Amino acid sequence: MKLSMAEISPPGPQHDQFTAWAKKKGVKINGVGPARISGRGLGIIAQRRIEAGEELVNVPASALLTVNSIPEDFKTLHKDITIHGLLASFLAFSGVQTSLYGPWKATWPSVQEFEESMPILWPAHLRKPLDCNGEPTNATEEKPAFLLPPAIGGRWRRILEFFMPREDEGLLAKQEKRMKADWKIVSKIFPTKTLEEYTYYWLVVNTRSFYFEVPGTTDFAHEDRMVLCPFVDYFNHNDHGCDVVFDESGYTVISDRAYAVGEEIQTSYGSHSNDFLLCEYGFILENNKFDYLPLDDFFSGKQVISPGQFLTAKHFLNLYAYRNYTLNSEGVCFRTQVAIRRQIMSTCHWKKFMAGTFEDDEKTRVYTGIELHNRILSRYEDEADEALKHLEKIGDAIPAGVKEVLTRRWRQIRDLVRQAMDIHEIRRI
Ligand SMILES: C[S@@+](CC[C@H](N)C(=O)[O-])C[C@H]1O[C@@H](n2cnc3c(N)ncnc32)[C@H](O)[C@@H]1O
Repeated sequence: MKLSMAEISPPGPQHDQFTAWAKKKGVKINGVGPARISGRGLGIIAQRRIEAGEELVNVPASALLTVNSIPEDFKTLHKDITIHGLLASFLAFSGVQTSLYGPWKATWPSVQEFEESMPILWPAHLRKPLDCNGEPTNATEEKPAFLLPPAIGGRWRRILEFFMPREDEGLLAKQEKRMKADWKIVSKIFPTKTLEEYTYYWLVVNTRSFYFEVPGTTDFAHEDRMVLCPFVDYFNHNDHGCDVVFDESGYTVISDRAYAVGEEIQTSYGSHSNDFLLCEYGFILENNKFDYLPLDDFFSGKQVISPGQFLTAKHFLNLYAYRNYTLNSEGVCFRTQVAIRRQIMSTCHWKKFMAGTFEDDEKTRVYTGIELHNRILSRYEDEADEALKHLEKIGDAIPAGVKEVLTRRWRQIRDLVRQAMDIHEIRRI
């Protein structure tokens, strides 16, 4: 990504010290270096012209912080904990052992940076229905809005009465549950320590770790096979970017294309939606080819399409058929189209539609549009409109940075919904 001079500044002396420390540990750095990049904290820029296919950074296994780097006596204190929870505990509370990582720790974000960017640390009242002054109020009234997007907060405003609220299934609740489970174990081992101290390191691991599958991690859940990787953790995310490869010998970042001097070089943390990025990493992308909105809440309660109905078609021969309805820049997914048509087509035509052997006739097209609009899209649009209206009026009841990112996200949500209306030709119904 091309950056202007105004967007880049030198990283600061602690980053020079860390780079020297990393090199001593065997990290090989080739033509790239850290820089402060406006709006993205630190990032990696090209210090010379980079060609496609170059090895930019190589971190030997000996320099990684893995579950295997943690001393056995410390590890055995933490029975049944996740790798995530153990790494965080080690960094937070193992005392002298972590001084080994001092130069690296000095490069990580401040508590304040996490407070501004990570929804888990945002003011608690943001999770409640808010009136236009930003004060908690009654969700069943017409005016309140939820300012956290539904995928994150798990709450809806107007459709609350039609659909089961699934707060515990929002990304934020799931993240909190993971953290609390780890803290439950750690707080018994270190009873004088506070959750605040632990949370900082838990978030460091959450936002800076990589997937690592080697002996020692494979006993843990797939999503918990985490490793901290010095210097590679400077790379910011994009929906495309350099290849990051690992094997038992370590981690390597390889350029995906040529880069000019001063250009930011990014990797991809995965095919994540912007709601996921906001909740787990504290930022959203302007353009994200993987962005989507979950629509599952529209298919709970009274509108259930039973798994049995789906099991009649080959495409849906798995238990997950019941969930995972989505909307993205191409409109609502095929699963949603099938579910909506269940309400308006004969069983015979509906099965043919699922099998791809029935094209909508004019009547089906019109009724599908009406159903999509009334049941899903207009409600989603309305939710976004109300949230945006509240954000405009809310003044300083929430921090400026929080307001800014939530406004950007709700606008993206509204745009995605309106785009879906256009794609499905139902804007003017
Ligand atoms: C692995 S670290 C990358 C280095 C980090 N920017 C830093 O200052 O140390 C991941 C964090 O970087 C930030 N980040 C990564 N990609 C970003 C992007 N495209 N835009 C804004 N922030 C980004 C987020 O705060 C995220 O939690």
